[in-house]
Amino acid sequence: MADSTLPALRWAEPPDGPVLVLLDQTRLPAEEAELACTDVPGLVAAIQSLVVRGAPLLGIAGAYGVALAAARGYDVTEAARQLAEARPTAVNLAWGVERALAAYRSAGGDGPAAARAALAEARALHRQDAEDSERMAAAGLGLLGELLPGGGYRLLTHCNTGALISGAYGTAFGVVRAAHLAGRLRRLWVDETRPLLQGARLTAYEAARDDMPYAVLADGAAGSLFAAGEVDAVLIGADRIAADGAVANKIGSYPLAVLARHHGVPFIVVAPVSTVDLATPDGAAIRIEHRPGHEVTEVRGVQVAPVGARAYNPAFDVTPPELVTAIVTERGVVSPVDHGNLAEMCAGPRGDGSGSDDGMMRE
Ligand SMILES: CSC[C@H](O)[C@@H](O)C(=O)COP(=O)(O)O
Repeated sequence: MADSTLPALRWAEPPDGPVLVLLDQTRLPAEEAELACTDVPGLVAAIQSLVVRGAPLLGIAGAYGVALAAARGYDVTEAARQLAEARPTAVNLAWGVERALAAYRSAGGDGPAAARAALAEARALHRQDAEDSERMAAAGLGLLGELLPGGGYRLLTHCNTGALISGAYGTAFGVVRAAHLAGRLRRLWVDETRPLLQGARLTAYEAARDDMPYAVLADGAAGSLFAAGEVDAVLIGADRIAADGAVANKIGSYPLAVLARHHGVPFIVVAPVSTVDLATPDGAAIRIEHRPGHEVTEVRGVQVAPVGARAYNPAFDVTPPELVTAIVTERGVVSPVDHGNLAEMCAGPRGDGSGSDDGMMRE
């Protein structure tokens, strides 16, 4: 099997100054093209146009953005504000920006040493995400083994949560990959994920690279797939998890949770602890990004609705905690309806297994 890690972003230092090099996800799978960001406005635009995307990677990109601002002589506080506000829903973006800004400030808040501190923090977040993705994969695979004894899983996923959003293997897709490596994946169902087709373009691209038995379906086909008994579990990522366990994720996730509950299928969310936002009390308080209507009225730049058609284009929806079977993080598994466990998991030291023998918290 090909190595499924992809350099979704990398820091480079050519003679004319540091750059953050992004794999341009808007051009996949047709082209594996890179975009070099030499300035903060360019990186903000790349974040907003989804050249770089997905919650964990946005956190990493935000941290490198602060390092870029520092190295290139920007007003770092103002740059950090612009980066953190580039997209509102994925809490990891502001989190990554704040981590690098804090490192910059604690190294004096000015000059080369502070710039180096910001870069070191961005690199540390990048490495940590790679390690976290391995832990999530192991915890998620363990959970699947408990919920679905016997293997031969038919898993449904939505949007893209793999190497393209991670320092290594990703969140939900990392679990799918672990199941595949363990010989337990019978079928990966890939929701196309309208309007921007992160499933059909990006998850299918990653599944093909890993030689997985996958098939793409139109989002509206999911119901018939459940009705036919073809789905054993749904695995998705998250952009923000509120303190009450509500999960904001790519638009179309909530209908899958409703379907999963109706058909008695586990609905599993996989995300790092950095996606949990205890300062947001509940799902209603999560700010949902609304994107331009042309993303709905056009498909890959081709107008499909009547010219002048208006559109409704929220980028995310919120799944209430009672529809979520489990949240898998790098620290183990929690039930989203047990809010105490979620807060306790976030408060614990990294990778400590949060107190149980096998490193997994239980409902
Ligand atoms: C693992 S990244 C968060 C997600 O799970 C992913 O599904 C998602 O919603 C990403 O949204 P995007 O708009 O492509 O940045």
